[in-house]
Amino acid sequence: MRYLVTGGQMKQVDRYTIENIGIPSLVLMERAALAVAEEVMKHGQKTDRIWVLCGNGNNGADGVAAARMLHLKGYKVFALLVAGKEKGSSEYLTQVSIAEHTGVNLAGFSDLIPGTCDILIDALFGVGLDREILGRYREILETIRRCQPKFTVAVDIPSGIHSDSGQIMGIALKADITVTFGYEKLGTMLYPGKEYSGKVLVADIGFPGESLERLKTEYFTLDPEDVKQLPKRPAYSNKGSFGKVLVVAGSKNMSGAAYLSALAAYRTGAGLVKIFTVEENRTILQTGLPEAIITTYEAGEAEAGTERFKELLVKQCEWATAIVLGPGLGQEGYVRNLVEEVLANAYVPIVLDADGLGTIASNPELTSYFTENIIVTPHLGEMARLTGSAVETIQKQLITTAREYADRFGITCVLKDAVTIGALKDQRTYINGSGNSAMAKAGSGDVLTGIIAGLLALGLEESDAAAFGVWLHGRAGDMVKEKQGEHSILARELTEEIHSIR
Ligand SMILES: NC(=O)C1=CN([C@@H]2O[C@H](COP(=O)(O)OP(=O)(O)OC[C@H]3O[C@@H](n4cnc5c(N)ncnc54)[C@H](OP(=O)(O)O)[C@@H]3O)[C@@H](O)[C@H]2O)[C@@H](O)CC1
Ligand SMILES: Nc1ncnc2c1ncn2[C@@H]1O[C@H](COP(=O)(O)OP(=O)(O)O)[C@@H](O)[C@H]1O
Ligand SMILES: [K+]
Repeated sequence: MRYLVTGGQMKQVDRYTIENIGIPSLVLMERAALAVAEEVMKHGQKTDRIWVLCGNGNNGADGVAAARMLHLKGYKVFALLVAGKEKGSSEYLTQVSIAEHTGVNLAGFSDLIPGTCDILIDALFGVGLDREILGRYREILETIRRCQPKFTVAVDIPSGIHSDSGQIMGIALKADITVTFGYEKLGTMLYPGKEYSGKVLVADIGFPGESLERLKTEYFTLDPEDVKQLPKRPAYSNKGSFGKVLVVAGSKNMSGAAYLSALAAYRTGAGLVKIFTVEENRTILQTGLPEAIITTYEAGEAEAGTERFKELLVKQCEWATAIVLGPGLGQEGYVRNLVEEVLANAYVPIVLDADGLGTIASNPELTSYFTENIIVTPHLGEMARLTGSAVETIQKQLITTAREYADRFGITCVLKDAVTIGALKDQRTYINGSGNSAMAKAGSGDVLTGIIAGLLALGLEESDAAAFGVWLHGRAGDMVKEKQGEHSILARELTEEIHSIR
């Protein structure tokens, strides 16, 4: 697990380290600049023309210090000081003075003769960017972009990307590599900032752990080594030891969603998976996934809410360790009854997705059944219907949208997008870094429901099952993409990689 921070939290870490621990600001800065200079040296030659674009805050100060280090190593560096000294930070003034004493080639922006830039070090704005970039600074960034640097290294975060939201503040510079300090910022994990950041390298510049721990930051991501935390399969066990997943999914002409969810639950490790679906799907599901138990109902009896239907449904809910509710249910009249009965009668965790969420959006009174063991997994369109906000608005504020929805009902909300957010019921917020656009294909969300339910069945509690489930799903997508390229993946193939991850 790796903590992520907002720009504001990073400033608190800086301040605590400097003021309470006593590591001088310039010492931290020296290590930051060295990390940048080393990265540039890995990618550049001494003959390359290196430009360093420096603002007059501490991000610019990092840039001036990196320019000095490269200059002293014999690189052809040219530091562009685009802001006046008057409002410069004290560290910036110190770095400029050191650079002057060491003979670094410094110039104002008006002295720039547009020409070839082999490597650009972007140190205009870091986590201190707090408003739209307008006027002169916008022109400067446009001029730099026109010079088309061959390789760009961003200092801490690409200039123009907001460190909390990843949004472009009017204009931003794209980087090939971002060398960020201490902890990764939310802004480089979230689109469009993620795309602008290129490869993100986190440089340890000496912040002691307690400088972050005391903030109790709630943002985190998972990396491949975290897979060790998933439960092992004890030798002295039987299929009952690994939980029972009930998949309430599928309708006439839509059996695939139930199949994918059930298959994913098995592949994740559940001991038993039962599909509760309409009678029409019995044969196809039994043939496609003979390992699953199939129990069926008639749409008519569900619609009428007969005693037999209720009894049957209650029995299924009592049997289950975890439930998937919604994939491929469609929008027929009976679906509302079905969703309500499951929500009312299940006392185990429920992964609520797709048409289950559509039913909630059309019948908001059903949210009265929401309890802390509900995990909702909407994509942006479903979230728009649940909240009444526009997709474009949600996309710009994924974290707050997911967080608000989760907190409103005390549930876990997995908001699915190219970067999926898990607003967990324990107040932590998971930002997913795995996955790729090959997964933007029908059925891939159904697989996610099965993975999360599989983890719940193995005994993970809702918050961990949601975060690890999203990560595993994306990781499986990355592995399939490696083998098959990005266009041809089928949703079911995601399930085939789960074994190689664990
Ligand atoms: N010891 C430390 O603290 C360490 C800090 N480190 C480094 O410090 C960075 C943070 O430095 P920072 O806080 O000085 O902010 P920074 O990103 O340079 O920006 C502030 C400047 O930008 C300006 N400005 C903002 N928005 C603007 C806009 N839209 N349009 C125009 N101007 C705008 C703002 O102007 P003002 O608001 O004052 O008018 C001010 O001049 C951090 O990312 C990391 O690189 C590392 O070395 C590790 C140790
Ligand atoms: N560009 C992308 N990068 C990473 N993951 C993606 C991308 N596009 C879609 N996904 C993932 O694929 C899944 C799609 O789910 P969903 O929209 O519910 O599909 P369906 O309803 O067809 O099963 C989500 O988990 C989403 O996060
Ligand atoms: K920068």
